[in-house]
Amino acid sequence: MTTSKSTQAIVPNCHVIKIGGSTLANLSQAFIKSLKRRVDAGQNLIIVHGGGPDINSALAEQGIVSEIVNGIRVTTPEMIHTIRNILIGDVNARLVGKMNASGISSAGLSGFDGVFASNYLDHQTYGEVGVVTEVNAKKFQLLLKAGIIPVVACVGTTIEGTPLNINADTLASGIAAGVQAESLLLVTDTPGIKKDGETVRSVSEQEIRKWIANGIIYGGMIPKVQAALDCLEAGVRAVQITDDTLMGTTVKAVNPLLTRPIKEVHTNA
Ligand SMILES: Nc1ncnc2c1ncn2[C@@H]1O[C@H](COP(=O)(O)OP(=O)(O)O)[C@@H](O)[C@H]1O
Ligand SMILES: CC(=O)N[C@@H](CCC(=O)OP(=O)(O)O)C(=O)O
Repeated sequence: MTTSKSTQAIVPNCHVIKIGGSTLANLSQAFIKSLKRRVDAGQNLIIVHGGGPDINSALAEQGIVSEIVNGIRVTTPEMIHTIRNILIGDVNARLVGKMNASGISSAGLSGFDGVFASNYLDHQTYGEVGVVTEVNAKKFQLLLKAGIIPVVACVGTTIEGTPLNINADTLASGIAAGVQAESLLLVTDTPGIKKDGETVRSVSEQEIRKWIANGIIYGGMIPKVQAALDCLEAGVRAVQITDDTLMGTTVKAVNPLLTRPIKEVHTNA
């Protein structure tokens, strides 16, 4: 469950787009252009990014082996500073640079900039891993009103200033819930959830639970589907899991006549 709450009013016409580390290195110009078109059309975009492959390389260079449990990296104190530096100093800087160079006025942020608050997810199981506890929707809104697209690295901080590694899907979901975004788009290296080699168009919560249990959904897809379900539960109306070639095909996952969302996650097929 997303435990985040918003301190301020919702951000209107807001769409949260999470770009996975799997996709960042080869992000197409067409995808960046599609972001620009959305901004030019008046959408308030909030970009959240991961960086799993960059973290893997940096840790490997130091001879550190990390364990992934349910798609979440168990993070030890010896890893956390490298992870923070890679995500904020390297991955975030590269993405923000690319966006600004493409005419999208953007600024890099993380939990250290006060756009969200976080705390330990489960210290005993995952170590220095965080979860969003509060979203500063007002701050996001101020940036967006000034024409600045927030690009958020998945690094949080405790109230004491200790850095926390947050799974980027989990962070995107927490932010989308906190600003009451109209949609959450999880961009990854697969066109959607696959079953028996085929990309499925939509899945229900029941199917997700079953497919996790029987191994059809595994690894990095687990935090994605959990993020999607949390978002729908929190009132975000459309969630899509897609690759970077299929922008603009988000399917609404809620019947607007209903007050409660239909728990259905749409993927591209
Ligand atoms: N049922 C599934 N359908 C598609 N991909 C899946 C599925 N189950 C697990 N995966 C894995 O999830 C990966 C995407 O997650 P991840 O590597 O963490 O991407 P990202 O860096 O974009 O967050 C896919 O490349 C695939 O290996
Ligand atoms: C706690 C946790 O799992 N953190 C992730 C943060 C990066 C991430 O989520 O990157 P992707 O979007 O590429 O998966 C990690 O350490 O890999």
